[in-house]
Amino acid sequence: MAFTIKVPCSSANIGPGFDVIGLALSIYLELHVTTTDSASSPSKAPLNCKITYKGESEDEVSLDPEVNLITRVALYVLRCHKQHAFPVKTHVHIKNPIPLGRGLGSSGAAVTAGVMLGNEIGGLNLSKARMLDYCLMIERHPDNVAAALYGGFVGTYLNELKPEDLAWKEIPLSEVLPAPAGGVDTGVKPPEPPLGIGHYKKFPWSPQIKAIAIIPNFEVPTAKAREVLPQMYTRADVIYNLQRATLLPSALGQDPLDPDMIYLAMQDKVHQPYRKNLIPGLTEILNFMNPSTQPGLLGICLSGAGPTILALATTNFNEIADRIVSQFKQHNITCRWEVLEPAEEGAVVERKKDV
Ligand SMILES: Nc1ncnc2c1ncn2[C@@H]1O[C@H](COP(=O)(O)OP(=O)(O)OP(=O)(O)O)[C@@H](O)[C@H]1O
Ligand SMILES: N[C@@H](CCO)C(=O)O
Repeated sequence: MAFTIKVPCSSANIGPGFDVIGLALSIYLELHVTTTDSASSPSKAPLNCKITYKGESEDEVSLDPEVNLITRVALYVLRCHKQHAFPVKTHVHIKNPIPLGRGLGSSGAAVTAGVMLGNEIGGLNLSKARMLDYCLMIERHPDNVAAALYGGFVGTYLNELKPEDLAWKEIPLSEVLPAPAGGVDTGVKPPEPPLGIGHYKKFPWSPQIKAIAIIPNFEVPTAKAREVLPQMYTRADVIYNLQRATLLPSALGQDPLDPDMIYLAMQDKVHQPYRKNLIPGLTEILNFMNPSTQPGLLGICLSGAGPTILALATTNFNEIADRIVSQFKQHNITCRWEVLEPAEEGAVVERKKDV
C-alpha cells in the first residue's frame, strides 16, 4: 500500500470569530506512507512504524510513533476499531513546512493528518464528517480542524449532544491520547467520539483577497494563549464581537469589496486584547494602519493563538508586510512573511499503485 495525505495549514478566528471561524491556507503538511516490504522499510520498528521527518522544527519533532502527535492520533483511530498497531513495515515520511506553535494551525493539520492516516491504513472508510468527530476528541475547538479537513473559509460549530454523550466534554485528553501511546500489545479500547460532535459551513471568499502571514521567530503554545483568556465576558464585549463576526463572512465574499467594512468586521474584544502580553507590540500592530492609511489593506488580525499576524489585502503585499515586520523589529522580533491563498480543497488522500 502506498499513499500520500496532504493537509493545509489554517488561520483561526480572523478577528472576532474566536473558536468559530477558520481559513485554510496554502502551506501543506504531507505524509508519504508505504506499508510494503521494500528495502527502505524497517524490520523491527516500534508499533511496526518508522517515521522520518523533513521540515519545520526538525530537532523537536519526535520520530517515535509512541510519542509523535500524528502517529498517536492514527493509533487512537485504529484502536477505536480494534486494530492495535500499524500494519507491518509501515513507513510514514512527514514533510512539514507549517511552522509549529505560530498560529497557523500546525497541530490542527497534524491531528487531521493523523485521523486520515488511521482511516486510510486501517481501511476504515470513515466519512469526513466522522473524521471531524475524531479530530474534535483531540483538538476540542473546531475552527482549525474543520478548515484543515474541508478547506476554504468556514464557520464552525459544536452540536448540542444527546444527554448520554455529554460526558465526552469531560474526557481528559490523556485518556484519548496517552503519551506514550501504550505499546503494541495494549488491548484497551479508547473512548470513541459521539456521532456528529461538530459541523461546518463554507463561506464564499473573494478571489481578489490574499492573506499575508507575518510569522515571528518565536512560538506561543496555544494552551498558554488560552490560559490568559477570562472565563467571563461583559455583555458589551460579547455584542461587539457578535456584530462583527456576523458581518465578516459576507464582507469577505462580496464584490465589490468594501475595505472599511472588512476592517471593522475583523475587530475583536474576546481574545486579542488578552494575548498582548504574550506577543510584544500586538496592540500597536493591530491598530497602526487601516485601509485609509495603507492602500490595498483590508484588515489585520492575530492568526489563531498567535504570534503570526494575518493581514488581508488585495495589492501592495510587500509594503504591508514590510510595515508590520518593522513594527515587530521595534520590539527586537524578527519575522519572515508569505503571501498565501485560500486552500479550497482541504485534506486529500492520493492513492498510488502498490510499490
Ligand atoms: N507535524 C507535526 N508533527 C508532530 N507534532 C506536531 C506537528 N505539528 C504540530 N505538532 C505539535 O503541535 C504543537 C503546536 O501546536 P499549537 O496548538 O501550540 O500551535 P499551532 O497549532 O501551530 O497554532 P494555532 O493552534 O494557534 O493555530 C507543537 O509544539 C507540536 O507538539
Ligand atoms: N481558536 C483557537 C485557535 C488556536 O488553536 C484560539 O484562538 O485559541
